Amino acid sequence: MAPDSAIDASVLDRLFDVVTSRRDTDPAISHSARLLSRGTRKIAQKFGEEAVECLIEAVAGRSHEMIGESADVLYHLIVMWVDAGVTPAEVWAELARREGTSGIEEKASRVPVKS
Ligand SMILES: N=c1c2ncn([C@@H]3O[C@H](COP(=O)(O)OP(=O)(O)OP(=O)(O)O)[C@@H](O)[C@H]3O)c2ncn1[C@@H]1O[C@H](COP(=O)(O)O)[C@@H](O)[C@H]1O
Repeated sequence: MAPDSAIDASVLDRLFDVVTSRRDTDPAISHSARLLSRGTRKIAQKFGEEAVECLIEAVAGRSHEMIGESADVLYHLIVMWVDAGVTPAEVWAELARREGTSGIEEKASRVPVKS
């Protein structure tokens, strides 16, 4: 377990590095290696299952249970990033780009798609 000072969003960067390092690890000794060896569809399926488990807790109003489920969602999202070649820095940059723009404004500025 990391010391308190290291418990913040940077844990996601560290987790990404660990999962990336598991690409060449024996699937018998690493859950990440096992998932990565099973391919994109399985990885996406696991992410979807974890997301559904998380939303079930949200809808039921079980906020404490949502903590563990949220950690599962983030872990499986990171495995999906590693599989897809997406880096946390790219996602952080996209979030930073959106900072200060209201979602309502952004939606209103979209060019309507012709049907
Ligand atoms: N954060 C996690 C994490 N969250 C959940 N899990 C594992 O995800 C698995 C989910 O179990 P499920 O039964 O839902 O999934 P499954 O075994 O794939 O089963 P099927 O769907 O195939 O039937 C469990 O084995 C959990 O332990 C995680 N495994 C690893 N990590 C992190 O990843 C690091 C590297 O782990 P390894 O790759 O295992 O070395 C660890 O140090 C942790 O920091």
